[in-house]
Amino acid sequence: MNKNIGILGVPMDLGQMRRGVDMGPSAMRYAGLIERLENIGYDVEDHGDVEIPQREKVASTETNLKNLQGVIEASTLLANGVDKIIEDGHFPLVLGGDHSIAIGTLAGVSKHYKNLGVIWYDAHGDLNTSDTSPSGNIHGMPLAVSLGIGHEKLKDIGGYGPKVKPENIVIIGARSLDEGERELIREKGIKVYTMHEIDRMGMSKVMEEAIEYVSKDTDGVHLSLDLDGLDPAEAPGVGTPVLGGISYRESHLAMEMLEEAKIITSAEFVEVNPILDDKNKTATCAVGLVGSLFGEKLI
Ligand SMILES: NC(=[NH2+])NCCC[C@H](N)C(=O)O
Ligand SMILES: [Mn+2]
Ligand SMILES: [Mn+2]
Repeated sequence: MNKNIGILGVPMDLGQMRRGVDMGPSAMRYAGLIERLENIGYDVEDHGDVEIPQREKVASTETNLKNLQGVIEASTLLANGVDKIIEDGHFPLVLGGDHSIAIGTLAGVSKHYKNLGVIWYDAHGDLNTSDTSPSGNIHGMPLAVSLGIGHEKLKDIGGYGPKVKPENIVIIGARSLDEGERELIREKGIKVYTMHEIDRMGMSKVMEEAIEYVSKDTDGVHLSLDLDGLDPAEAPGVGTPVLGGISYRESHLAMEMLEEAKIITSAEFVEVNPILDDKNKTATCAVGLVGSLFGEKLI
């Protein structure tokens, strides 16, 4: 793995309606993220936080996409920030913030890869469009947007699109999909390991297959890890929890296998909401997973 890490916080909460997820980056820093990476031997540069427009100032009823203008502005800044970190030759590690930030992260990352792979570790597909979304919340749309499906202005962030191809995506941990998302998965043939496959095959086999799938013919792999992919008993501080999730242990194994495979070239950890959390448990869990992803070993 790249020995230099550039951290970028994204205190974004405009992609959904619950307050508090904007404090996710602070909570992960407070849980010891930087020290942890330095102890493993990385050179870490914290670039601070991307500026997010104030919710009250970007409220609009122009479309059914909530806070659209604010998400566009923040995603554009984020894309530029990520782009610069990669240009400097560093590994971009992005801290959320709600999952709508993946629109900006992928806009910054994908510019540097002809054929980017994406691992979407999540209870949800985040494959809605303004037509299929039950909520109008943009955090339920970033994967569709990155495929070039969705609002014109979101798709074009960074000045190009689509950012990823359907055959380069693997979703892990899915257990809550809307009807439109199911259709899109079928239509595009997107690879999904639901909780059923994780139970049946075990995480080890799932990751073995997922790694092989996503690294075939790709020139980089982005990990987008939504903490709600984990079980709410272990990661309670998320805005849209879904019962029956991936365990903390299984998630560690998944991160360790990604580290061993040496395929990950960028990552983001999203949806940590300290207001909904129990003594910073979810941020601590996220930081533990970052440790494993970057090769932390017991002995
Ligand atoms: N990133 C997330 N937590 N997404 C949750 C999305 C929930 C639901 N599918 C929606 O579109 O509103
Ligand atoms: Mn989710
Ligand atoms: Mn998500």
